[in-house]
Amino acid sequence: MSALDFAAMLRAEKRKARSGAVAKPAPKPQQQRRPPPDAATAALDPSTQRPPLQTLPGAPPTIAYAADWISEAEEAAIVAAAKRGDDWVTVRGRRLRRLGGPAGEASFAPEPLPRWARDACAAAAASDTSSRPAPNHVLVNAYDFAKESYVLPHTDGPAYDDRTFTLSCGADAVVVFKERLKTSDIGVRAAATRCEVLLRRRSLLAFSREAYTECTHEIGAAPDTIGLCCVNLDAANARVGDVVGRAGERVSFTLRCARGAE
Ligand SMILES: O=C(O)CCC(=O)C(=O)O
Ligand SMILES: [Fe+2]
Repeated sequence: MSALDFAAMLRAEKRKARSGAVAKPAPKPQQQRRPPPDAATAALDPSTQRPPLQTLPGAPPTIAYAADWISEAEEAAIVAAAKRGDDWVTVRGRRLRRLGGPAGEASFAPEPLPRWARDACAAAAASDTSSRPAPNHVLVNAYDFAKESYVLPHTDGPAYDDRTFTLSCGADAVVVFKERLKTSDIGVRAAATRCEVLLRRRSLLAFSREAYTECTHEIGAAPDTIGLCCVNLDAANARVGDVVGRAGERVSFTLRCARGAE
């Protein structure tokens, strides 16, 4: 190609670009997303009457607990359903699945939940006395208590409405609620413990409002001995001094309502 031809071709290309007439690559055929392997798997019996969530003497009034919220068969079924997923990731201290979309991200749009997760969200909302909508978002946390496995103190943050349900399966654990320190107090003094709740297998915990925004919560790595701060001794059938077995795998389901993008 001569230099002249090339210059003419370049000019023609520039004209085309200015008029927006540059050929665009043909659109790719719509990618068909395969449904997740557990999309249609059921686990909880929707017709079951479940024990109501009850507040706990000595705890902030926005914390409630229900023992034996699901049956042993349902526990096995919901854990097996969650394990069918192929989107587990490993984070510090545990493995997890995030269902319902990228909560907290600017692009968040709710994604459909697998059937077992939808049913758990509907059942949790039905056990709550508030008329808030059912959760639309589920985190599955798998802790291997044979190894060091834990969640550091945190709040669940503004990506969700200020209410969290936790369904515990597989093994017992203790959740510790502490005061949330002001930034100026961090590193200056230790946060005071507000209460501890023994999360028995198959139980449901709910915490909202002040307990959600003004407290942190954590699951420790070490074996737990039930202490005087435990506020559900009766409801969890425990005594001060009991050592909570930390063997095996605990799978917890964190059910929340993710807020849409502002
Ligand atoms: O496993 C638990 O009980 C707590 C998990 C948790 O705090 C969370 O998913 O935000
Ligand atoms: Fe949390």
